[in-house]
Amino acid sequence: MDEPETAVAVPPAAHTPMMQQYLSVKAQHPGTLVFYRMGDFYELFYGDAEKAARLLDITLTRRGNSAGQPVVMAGVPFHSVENYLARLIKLGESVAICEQVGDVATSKGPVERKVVRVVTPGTLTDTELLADKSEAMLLAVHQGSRHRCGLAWLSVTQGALQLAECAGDELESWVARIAPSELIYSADATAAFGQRLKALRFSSGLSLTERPAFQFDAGLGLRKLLEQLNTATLTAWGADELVHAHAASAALLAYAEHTQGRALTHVQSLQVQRDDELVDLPVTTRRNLELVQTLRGEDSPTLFSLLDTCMTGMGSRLLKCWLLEPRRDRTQAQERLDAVDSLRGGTWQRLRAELKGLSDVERITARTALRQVRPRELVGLRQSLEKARQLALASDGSTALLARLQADLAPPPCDALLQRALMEEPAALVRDGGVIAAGHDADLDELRAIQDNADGFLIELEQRERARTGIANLKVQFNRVHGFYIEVSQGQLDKVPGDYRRRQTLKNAERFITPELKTFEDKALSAQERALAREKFLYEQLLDELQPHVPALTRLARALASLDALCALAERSLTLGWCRPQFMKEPGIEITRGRHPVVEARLAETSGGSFIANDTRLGPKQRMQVITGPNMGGKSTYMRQVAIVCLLAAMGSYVPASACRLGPMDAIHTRIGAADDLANAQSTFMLEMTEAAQILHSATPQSLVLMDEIGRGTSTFDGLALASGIAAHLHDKTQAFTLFATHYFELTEFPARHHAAVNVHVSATESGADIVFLHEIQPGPASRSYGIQVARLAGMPAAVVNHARHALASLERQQEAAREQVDLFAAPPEAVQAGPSPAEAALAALDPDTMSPREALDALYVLKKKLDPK
Ligand SMILES: Nc1ncnc2c1ncn2[C@@H]1O[C@H](COP(=O)(O)OP(=O)(O)OP(=O)(O)O)[C@@H](O)[C@H]1O
Repeated sequence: MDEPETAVAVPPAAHTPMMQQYLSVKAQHPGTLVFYRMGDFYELFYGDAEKAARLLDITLTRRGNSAGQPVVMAGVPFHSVENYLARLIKLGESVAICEQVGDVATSKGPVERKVVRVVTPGTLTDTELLADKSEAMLLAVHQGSRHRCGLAWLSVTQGALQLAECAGDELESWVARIAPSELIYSADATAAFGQRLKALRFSSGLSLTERPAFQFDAGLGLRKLLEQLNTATLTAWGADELVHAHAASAALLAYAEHTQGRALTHVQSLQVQRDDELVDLPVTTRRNLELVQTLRGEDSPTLFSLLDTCMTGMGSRLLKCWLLEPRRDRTQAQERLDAVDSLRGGTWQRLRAELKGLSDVERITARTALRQVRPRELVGLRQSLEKARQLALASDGSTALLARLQADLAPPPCDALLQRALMEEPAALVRDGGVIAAGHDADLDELRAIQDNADGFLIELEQRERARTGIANLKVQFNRVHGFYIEVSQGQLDKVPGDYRRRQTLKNAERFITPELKTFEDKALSAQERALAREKFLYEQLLDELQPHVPALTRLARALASLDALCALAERSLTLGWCRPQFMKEPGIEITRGRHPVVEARLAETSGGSFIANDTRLGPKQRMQVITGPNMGGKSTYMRQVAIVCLLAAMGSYVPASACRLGPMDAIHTRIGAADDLANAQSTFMLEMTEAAQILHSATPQSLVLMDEIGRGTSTFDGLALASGIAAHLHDKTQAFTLFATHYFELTEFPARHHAAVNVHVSATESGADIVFLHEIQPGPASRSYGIQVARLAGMPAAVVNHARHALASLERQQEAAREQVDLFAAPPEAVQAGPSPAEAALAALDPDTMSPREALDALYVLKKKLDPK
């Protein structure tokens, strides 16, 4: 997209009429590859052709001449266009599809063509181009005044518009959470802002599209929003004041409409997201907890892959959204938990049986609104409506949420229409015909009857002509090129009557046409053409009739997806033996026999033994655990499992524990060892400190913080000193619930000086020279470190292990001898001198003018004593 396009440096008038048409289309779509329809191909020209040839590995040719130069072109066959589109979109390109819309037969000059839609990474609607389980999000960002940013985003196939405003420096974390496929921004954004967006593209692979500045207009945005939602004010959504977001919406909607080539009538819901409404899950947390991607970037095994047993793509997409956007307020989670509770009673199995095989009603509905829906998708929709009816009967509505879903499951009355209008198994595309059912339209039935009767007529004609001419092997046939004909073999040509007209000569036969056959041909062929045109018309009419049902279908889709996600949660909770979490008002995390669900599943799969459950108790009096123990002991697993339990509860899921009570939570922060971020040229240590600093700035007493081996990336003293400083800050200032795993033994002294911190350790025992991990969290610090035993387990050569043992022994002796009592946790001097010292206070109280020399001397002694009481 950033590449300059090859300009065609000749006056347009010098081009052939067709190239003039092409160039005028191209001029309206700079930065976009134009697929220009010519017969059975989409052709690309000039710079576009060169780029496509490179990206798609297709042949570049030069054909004909326009404006005195050969036309450089490359083409892809129309029937496999999806495949090429998918590849280009993956590479972040956008494509304008320019179709022939005029009548080939009647047009003088090149047939009229029009861009019918623009396919871009963030506005995909084609089922073939979209992953089942993820959305393509389009995000518009407006750089507002006073370091504010306006955000508006939307998945075209979902039809839900979302708005937010954030501080300028929070933009990156918002973008990471929204995870758009494409981001649009204004052409007049500052250079620095542009750079930040480019950095985002680099780190998350989103595609960036610059749009004209005038489209980011707040007034226009507000008007468009009101129009879209068909309302007079945005007060109900609390979105009246969000002017920067209004500006972003203007650009967002204009761009989405531009790509779809029409208004987005199905976008009728709005949601305003405020950063204090969701449990904050920074990018690092999502990565470290392996929520939707493993640390290696794979889709499984992750928490989501374990959780997602949904029967439909819609269900999976919604479940992912629940997982990544849990709310701080627990009402929603509580409702979901009530629903899961009720479904666990047994209904989940019946409901899932109905959900199985359901079409993607959400996407089909959006494509219906955009008039892009295919006949087979509508047949899928019809079947799904029937299933929805069954689902409504099977679901019990026993909780508030289930009752709401049950009401939304009632399908809109369009299934009779679909049933009547469409064939049971229609052709894939309307243009091929064979889509509209018999009996739906009298005109179409009549035109089809002409075609159907053709077979009978041809047999009858063949018999008649054989009798008339006495040619026993005479055949009446049809082919696409020559139409209808009568074929007579060479040996019989002398019997051919005078009214036969020659059509074609073959090696062994001649083909003829008669006036009667010609009349029939005209009628049959025109009937076929007219039938096709009629089917197209009827299909468009069907789409018109479906439009009023779009809002109800959207609600239905949402209800189906919710039910699917809830059933998956119910199934998981039963299969994996999870419990219902309780929410409490007081701050705290109380988990009894908690497990890490993904590690547990992996152990079960590989028969690597059973998972050892562990308890966690954190509350106002005990906010921090300092966790020690050998490598491989299970520290990281334990810390992550606590975060995962909290997150699952916040989304409204049962949790892997035998009991669980949780207080309010506003964020989960994690700082866990990561690989060097080479792409951003940051060293491991720099990254570690940056992440830690961010946590110290943003965590609150209601946050959960996981710190895994902080300070490891630098020299022992630096690292230890930093680790102790960070621990003290988290304990004294931030007061967040903190799990602090460390290899620095010195830090086990921390709890002695900090009332809300305790030592715990993962247990291990020695069996001969080997170490056995027990994976149990026990009170108190680890008694010793087992680094050398772990190295031995890892297959380190015996000589190295022996060497290390000796070196360790002498290091320990040395340290004992030279151990100087360093007070790691002593508060820094500034903190001590928060007010005047006693000596200073006494000095300030003296009035030298009123004192005798004797009194002055006494005062001096008192002052001296205050400075040094001994
Ligand atoms: N509670 C548990 N029950 C059973 N196995 C466990 C448990 N916890 C951890 N393990 C096993 O031990 C392995 C190592 O755990 P983990 O990575 O948490 O150790 P660690 O103490 O953080 O190690 P290091 O200090 O080297 O990072 C896990 O991959 C898992 O197979």
